[in-house]
Amino acid sequence: LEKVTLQLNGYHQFQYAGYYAALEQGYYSEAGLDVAIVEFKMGIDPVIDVYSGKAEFGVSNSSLLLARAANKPVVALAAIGQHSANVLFGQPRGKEQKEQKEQGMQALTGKRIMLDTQADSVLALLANEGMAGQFVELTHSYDPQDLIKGKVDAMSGSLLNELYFFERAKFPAHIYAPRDAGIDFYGDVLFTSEHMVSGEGDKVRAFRAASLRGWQYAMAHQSEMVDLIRNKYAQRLDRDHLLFQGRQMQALMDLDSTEIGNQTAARWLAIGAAYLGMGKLEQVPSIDGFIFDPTPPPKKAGPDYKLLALIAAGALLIVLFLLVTFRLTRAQFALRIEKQRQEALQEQLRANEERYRGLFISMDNGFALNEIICDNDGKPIDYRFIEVNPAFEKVSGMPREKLIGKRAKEVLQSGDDDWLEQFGSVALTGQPKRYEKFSQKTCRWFATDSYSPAPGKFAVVTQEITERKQMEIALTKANIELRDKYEEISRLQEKLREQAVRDPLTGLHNRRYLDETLQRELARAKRESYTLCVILIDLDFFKKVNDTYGHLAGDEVLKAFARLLHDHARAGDVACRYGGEEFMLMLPKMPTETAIERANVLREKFAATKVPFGEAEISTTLSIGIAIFPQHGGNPDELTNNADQALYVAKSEGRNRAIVFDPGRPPAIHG
Ligand SMILES: Nc1nc2c(ncn2[C@@H]2O[C@H](COP(=O)(O)OP(=O)(O)OP(=O)(O)O)[C@@H](O)[C@H]2O)c(=O)[nH]1
Repeated sequence: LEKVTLQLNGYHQFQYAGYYAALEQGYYSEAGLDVAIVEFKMGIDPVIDVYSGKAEFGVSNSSLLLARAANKPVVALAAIGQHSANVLFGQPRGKEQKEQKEQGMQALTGKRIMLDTQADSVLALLANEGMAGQFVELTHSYDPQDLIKGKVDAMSGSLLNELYFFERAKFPAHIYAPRDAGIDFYGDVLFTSEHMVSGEGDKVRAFRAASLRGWQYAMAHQSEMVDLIRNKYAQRLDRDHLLFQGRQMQALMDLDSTEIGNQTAARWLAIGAAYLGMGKLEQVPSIDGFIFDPTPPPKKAGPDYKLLALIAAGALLIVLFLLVTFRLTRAQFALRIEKQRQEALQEQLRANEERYRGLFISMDNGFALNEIICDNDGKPIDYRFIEVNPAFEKVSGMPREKLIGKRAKEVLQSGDDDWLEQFGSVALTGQPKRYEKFSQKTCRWFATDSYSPAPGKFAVVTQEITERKQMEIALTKANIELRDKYEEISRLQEKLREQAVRDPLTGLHNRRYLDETLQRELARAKRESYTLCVILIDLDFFKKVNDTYGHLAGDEVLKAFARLLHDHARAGDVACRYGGEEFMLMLPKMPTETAIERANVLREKFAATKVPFGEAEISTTLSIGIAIFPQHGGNPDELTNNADQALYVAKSEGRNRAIVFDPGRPPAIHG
């Protein structure tokens, strides 16, 4: 006999009678197994023990699906309890309350409830009834007296145990059964590990079959089982209680209508969906490989010559009969598997559909599915609403009933042909589009994403973006204002820069500009080896002009000379007012003779100029000093000083003349 362990998820009681019977009746040993039935102990988790290999088999409940969803390699062998024994017991209901049946669980709002966190079906019931967080949850004392004495208003408990105490105390507790609300969890589930199924499939099949046989026996001999439990296993519960458990198990196993151990994909998926509703699962898990298939795999044909001889000797008819039967069975089996697969798929589909429906209803964005309507030439002329969500009703300001099946032009009256053009292109080309638009009717901005789920159809997801748009518009305005300001500041700065280097009276460059430019030009002339001519010009007897005609007249003369200077300057020349009635002309790349020539042309033209001022016509002359780089100096100071010295010579020699610097030519002594 091979030793295997069955780990129970509770203390010895009638709940496990089938396994005791299988052992006692020798079904396990007939199957070649020496089974140790191990009672539950604090800290033990049968699921962990089984998938870790500590025990070969275990008893769990519907929460086995949660372990599976968490990728624990467990396989459900048989559902012994077709329904969970867990219910919520409440205070007995008076006559009046009984009549108000429809009030249901809402009666527990704000009440004190003791909950066992393992009682998943009860938790699912509370979640389903919208009671989560609506009551005061207390730690479970597991003492039925607490309900009887009214210390609490309700407590989760089992139809196998707590109910027995309530009945014995003649306490007609009100039962809130998850099953009544359509939440139908499996009770006890016999299970093993994937490792066992793939490696020792025959052992698993034999153990399962012997266990189910044991259950058959136990349910047919309940009183005998009670004695067996009390004699061999535990005496915690009295005979009466164990017999009560037997009767309750009979009901929970659906013995009249269900084969012992039967489990279906559809039921497991429904349990998965309930866990989803409670938030214990994020999606209904695939149950592929989770439900054990007890059908033995086809045996490998061994060379059983005796049997072969016998068959060979047998009638052809029997062979044919077997063949037909086999085919039929196989077809039936395939059909059953297919049906289960279909059921599972449908269940999954339904669960998904519910999820998406929930999303569709609760999403903040308006959603509408539509069908485009075209004229005979295939040009979009309107569209029809197929489906809309509540957010769309809000955005459009139209209730669903007024939209579904209706044409847009009929119900929206927006006269907005732009939309139609956009939607038509999406529906007919299949190219998704996004656009933002201002609705004149509602004075709001909307962003619309549209795509085509099928030819001729288009879905629209609309989002109000008025706030964002207003901010964008304000931002653009602020940006434009900022840019204008910046440009104005730049203009002013440029003006200031210009003013800083210009003489306000004559508009010529000032001395500051000249200092910078002379430095730069001189450096360039040195680098590129060309000459640079500096011509210093001073108006003769200007003080006299001022004294005779007044300062304003003097100003006019200065301006007239500046104009002349400006008009005679060529590209590359730099003319500036050097100070008072002194001017300077800088001529790069100019031979000395040409420079003298130009200075004299200027001098002669100015001498011939008559500046009108009131009745008078003022004329005066110029004295000019010339210095040339490199002959007369290598730096600005030297050059200007020498030009100044030449000017001084011009003044001293009688004015109205241009003199080139000559170190050997001192100014005349007379003045
Ligand atoms: N109207 C006017 N006069 C100015 C300005 N700047 C300087 N002056 C005058 O120019 C005159 C210069 O006189 P001086 O330096 O004695 O020279 P000058 O009378 O021209 O005699 P020479 O240079 O020796 O021929 C002074 O009377 C200054 O007041 C100005 O911007 N406008």
